[in-house]
Amino acid sequence: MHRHDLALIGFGGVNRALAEIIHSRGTALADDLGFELRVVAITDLRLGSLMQADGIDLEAVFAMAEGATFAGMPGGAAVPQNDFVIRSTTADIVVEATFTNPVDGEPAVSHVRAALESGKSVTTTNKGPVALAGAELRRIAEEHGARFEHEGAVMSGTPVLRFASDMLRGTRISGVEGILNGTSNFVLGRMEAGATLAEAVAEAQALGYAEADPTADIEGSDVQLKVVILANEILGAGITTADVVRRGISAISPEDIAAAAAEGRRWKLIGSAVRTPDGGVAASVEPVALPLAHPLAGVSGATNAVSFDTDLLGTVTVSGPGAGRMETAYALLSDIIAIDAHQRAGVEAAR
Ligand SMILES: NC(=O)c1ccc[n+]([C@@H]2O[C@H](COP(=O)([O-])OP(=O)(O)OC[C@H]3O[C@@H](n4cnc5c(N)ncnc54)[C@H](O)[C@@H]3O)[C@@H](O)[C@H]2O)c1
Ligand SMILES: N[C@@H](CCO)C(=O)O
Repeated sequence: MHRHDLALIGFGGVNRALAEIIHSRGTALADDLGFELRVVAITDLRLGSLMQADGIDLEAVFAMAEGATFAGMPGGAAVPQNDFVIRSTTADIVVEATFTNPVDGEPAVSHVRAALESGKSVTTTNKGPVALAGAELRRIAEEHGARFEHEGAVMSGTPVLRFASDMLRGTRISGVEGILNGTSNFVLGRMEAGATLAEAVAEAQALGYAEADPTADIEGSDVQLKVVILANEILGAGITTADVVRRGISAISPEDIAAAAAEGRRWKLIGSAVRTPDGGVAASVEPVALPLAHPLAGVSGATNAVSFDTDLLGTVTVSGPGAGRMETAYALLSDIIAIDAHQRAGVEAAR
């Protein structure tokens, strides 16, 4: 059976969950997928770097004490030598899951670029590189015969990007609208139940939904990146974050929530991108008090939903987890499966 070796860049909630899936499912996962997975490198801001070409003992990594680093382990160092690891690792797939930087996407853009330039395929859940440098990175991937996969950049493990690109082929999509941030949706629900904004954000952080800086969730910049990704990849819009009008939920008070409830409405943070008659795309992120009968009004907790307006099918809605460590690790696994399928198709075609 063939194998893919992985380098994990960032070892927080999501990449740790991927390592747990690989470790706990072992041969059953390999039998299911038709290939084996092995982690040969890990780098993290807090842990340093670790490279073991014969496969890292994940149990030893999971057992590390709080505050410990990889220094002292064979192939380990106390500092995260990201660029060195990405370029010199024996891994064939680099898994980028460091913090999302909504301003310029760095250093993740550089991580992805370095991996692709050295002929390694990349899977990432990091929205920065996809929204802010997606076109460039796809071009580099193509030039180096590698793949750049990023299903988890929108709606975590719920397959919304591949759904639109693969399953809705042949129908014209004129607009995309939805609830695209798990944290803010969870927070609005908790505030409806009486929690303060700060309490609800702390709960979302503990559950692994929030960004390292949860301002991105609350003020809408996380959704802004996702709207750029949807607009560019599904509508072919070629827009940037500057083209997406943005308002978050921080100004919504308990009184606003009560007033909406009294009118049979519920606040939701809605991201949308819609084709305009002049051939452009209008995109926005803003809180909307939806009537309870609206299909998105019932989407609760960290669940997200996105509706595609199509000419042949009408409106098609996909709903599922929008955040969560394990849910997002599944997105990485689905990307690895896609990379493997693409490579196998290439081998078949070359025969
Ligand atoms: N958690 C979710 O529900 C979710 C869902 C979809 C997408 N994402 C995205 O996935 C990525 C990872 O999310 P997470 O929940 O694991 O975050 P996290 O904060 O738990 O982990 C990020 C890890 O990256 C490390 N890191 C940050 N900058 C680094 C650098 N320059 N070099 C090396 N390591 C670095 C941090 O030390 C941390 O351990 C983020 O970009 C996030 O936006 C997360
Ligand atoms: N912080 C994000 C993670 C998924 O991108 C959210 O809450 O939706």
